[in-house]
Amino acid sequence: MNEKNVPVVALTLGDAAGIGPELIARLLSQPGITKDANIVLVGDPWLWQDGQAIAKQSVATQAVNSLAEVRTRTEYKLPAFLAVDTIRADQVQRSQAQAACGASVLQVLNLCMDGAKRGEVDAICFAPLNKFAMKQGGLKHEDELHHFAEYLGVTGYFCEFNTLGDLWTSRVSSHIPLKDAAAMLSRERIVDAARLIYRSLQASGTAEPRVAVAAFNPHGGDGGSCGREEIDIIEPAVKELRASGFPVDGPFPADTIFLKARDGHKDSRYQAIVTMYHDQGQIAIKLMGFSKGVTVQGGLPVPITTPAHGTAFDIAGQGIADVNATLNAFRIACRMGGRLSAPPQGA
Ligand SMILES: NC(=O)C1=CN([C@@H]2O[C@H](COP(=O)(O)OP(=O)(O)OC[C@H]3O[C@@H](n4cnc5c(N)ncnc54)[C@H](O)[C@@H]3O)[C@@H](O)[C@H]2O)C=CC1
Ligand SMILES: NCC(=O)COP(=O)(O)O
Repeated sequence: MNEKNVPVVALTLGDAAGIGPELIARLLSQPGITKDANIVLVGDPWLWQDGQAIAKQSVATQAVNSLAEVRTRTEYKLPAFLAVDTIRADQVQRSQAQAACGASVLQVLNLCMDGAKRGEVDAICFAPLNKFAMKQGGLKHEDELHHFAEYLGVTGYFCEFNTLGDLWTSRVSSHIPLKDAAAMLSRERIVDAARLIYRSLQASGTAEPRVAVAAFNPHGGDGGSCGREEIDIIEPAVKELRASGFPVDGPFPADTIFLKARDGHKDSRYQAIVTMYHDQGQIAIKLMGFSKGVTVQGGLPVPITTPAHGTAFDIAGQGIADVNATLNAFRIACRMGGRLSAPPQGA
């Protein structure tokens, strides 16, 4: 951070065929957007122009030649712009998953992470990427988070947090086929997912987060008659967490657990829910606030955030994409980048 304690936040345009570039143009047109961060946008100049044209916005930026230069700026009312050359306009067909777009996203994100490793970037906020395009373009992992973790040398537990205001969720399994989710459940992973979200919420400003753990089977397994994962795996994990002093309750049936977080009295409400698989949390969070949700890439040494929605190929290029989730993702990146010099690693 600079002398004013303002974090350097790197922004990226996301998948060139999706809504990312137009969202970033909208984001950077918000009044006061540079108040809490020394922003550097990293992207291909033609794509940035394209995003502004779709959003019908013209955003002034200050050209920089490297990420290192960003922190040395004494004035950061204008976002810095670091031009890269990762993809040509004639390689992109809007609203299609393409290898060139995926490879471009990987290249830009790697560059931002390199900056973070050198201490030049305090947080990264990326516009939506497309996992299928990235896999075609060279992503070796099931998702970008596994790539980030490997690239940044993470050895502890990591998982996505999906957040909606002060309610955060963590996951025991993520971007895998649903038929494999049961096999991913283990006492250790549940303990790690709970500890990680507890510590991350604390690090981002919630003093005493209360954590609820979801069951896996319908009605929490109905006493073992409808699946034994609760009895054999989840309850022992909750017991272990409580024995080590973590304020964790559960397992609670997954179809009502979010009501405890949404409707509970302010002193009894849960701020975090540990979910057992991707859609268990995402359906609830997206129903509660689709246009506000943020994904925080949990357990990394640099805060990385992104809107919870994706590339929205069905509306890309129309200039109608809602910017609020991107705005929230940016705000969380500013908050975490400003607060954490060394965010919680693993569990
Ligand atoms: N932040 C990120 O990088 C994320 C990336 N993804 C990726 O995006 C790709 C597409 O995923 P889908 O499941 O189709 O979800 P999606 O979020 O891209 O689209 C689902 C529906 O929501 C609408 N929608 C999404 N964002 C919107 C916005 N800002 N304003 C208005 N409407 C919006 C779309 O038009 C579509 O009808 C996948 O490859 C997925 O992995 C998914 C979630 C987050
Ligand atoms: N790219 C971030 C991302 O995909 C997170 O969203 P989700 O798939 O975890 O819902």
